[in-house]
Amino acid sequence: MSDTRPRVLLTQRQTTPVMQRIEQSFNIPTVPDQQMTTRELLDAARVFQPQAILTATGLPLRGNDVLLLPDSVKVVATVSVGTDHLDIPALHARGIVVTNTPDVLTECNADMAILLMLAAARRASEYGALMRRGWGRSLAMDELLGTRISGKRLGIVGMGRIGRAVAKRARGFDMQVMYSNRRRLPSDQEAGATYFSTVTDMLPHCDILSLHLPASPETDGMINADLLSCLPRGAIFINAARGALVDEDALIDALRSGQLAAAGLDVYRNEPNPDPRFLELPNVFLTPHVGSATVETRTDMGMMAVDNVEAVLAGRDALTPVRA
Ligand SMILES: O=C(O)C(=O)CO
Repeated sequence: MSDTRPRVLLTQRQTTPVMQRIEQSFNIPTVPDQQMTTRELLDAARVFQPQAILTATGLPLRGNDVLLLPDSVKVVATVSVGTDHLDIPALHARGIVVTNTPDVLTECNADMAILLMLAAARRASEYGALMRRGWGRSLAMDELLGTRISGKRLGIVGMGRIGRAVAKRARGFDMQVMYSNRRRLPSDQEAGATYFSTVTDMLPHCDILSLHLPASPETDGMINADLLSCLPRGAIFINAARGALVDEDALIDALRSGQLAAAGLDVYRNEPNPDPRFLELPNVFLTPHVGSATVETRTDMGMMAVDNVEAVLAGRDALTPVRA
């Protein structure tokens, strides 16, 4: 008997509970172990004629790719909050609903920013490397010292859901929180943080700078040499948002010159092959874009994507549509 369940193409595996739900509800082709490439996705879509595609960051679907999707596709659900890998206007122009997974990853992503902050400030890369080389002798009282983050001035660029969750955690460290954002937040959301209408005005006051805004043509490369030079010498730079926000040549120069004491990076311009110069810098703590990578959060994200697919294919409104 032919399988009449909706056809859904997965560009990669999801967590076990999400896979179980998908396998019960949908007709799916074999799921690859690694995330598909754009070419593989387009080939699989042509053959399978899915009504829905479940995808994620790291798999770009640009204008020309979108034109090659079969007419069967009604919804593209990305298991991510960021949508910069998708050409939203091109998808909408084809009548395809796009959904993402906001909110459910806020806490995890904020945890990641704090992890990067502590790791960068407390020289986790260097300590880890020393342990692996062989510790061998006691460190001198003034050797390999990090920076205390408690009580320091934290500048947050982008005070959306994730920025506010970072601010909440930072208050637990008695940090003095500042933020720059398109608009000032109401005082209950601001929770004592100091507002700056421009990033440039905020930078001279920051011991630590953390980015929490989406990638877009307007924010591309916004953290450049000029802005980095506005930070106090020896500041710490954190990016758990998007690599495209940063001019990486300028970041590397600032880390080499001591303008920045350290950086904690989860995201890069060229993923999954970041600029190799980062690997040579001892004062950078690097992780492979894992801000949402916990069992709980990845399951919540996958379930939300499936809820969206089910809603759209049943003719209902998507729960979390991405608007133009
Ligand atoms: O959901 C996203 O956009 C992410 O980058 C997850 O870390």
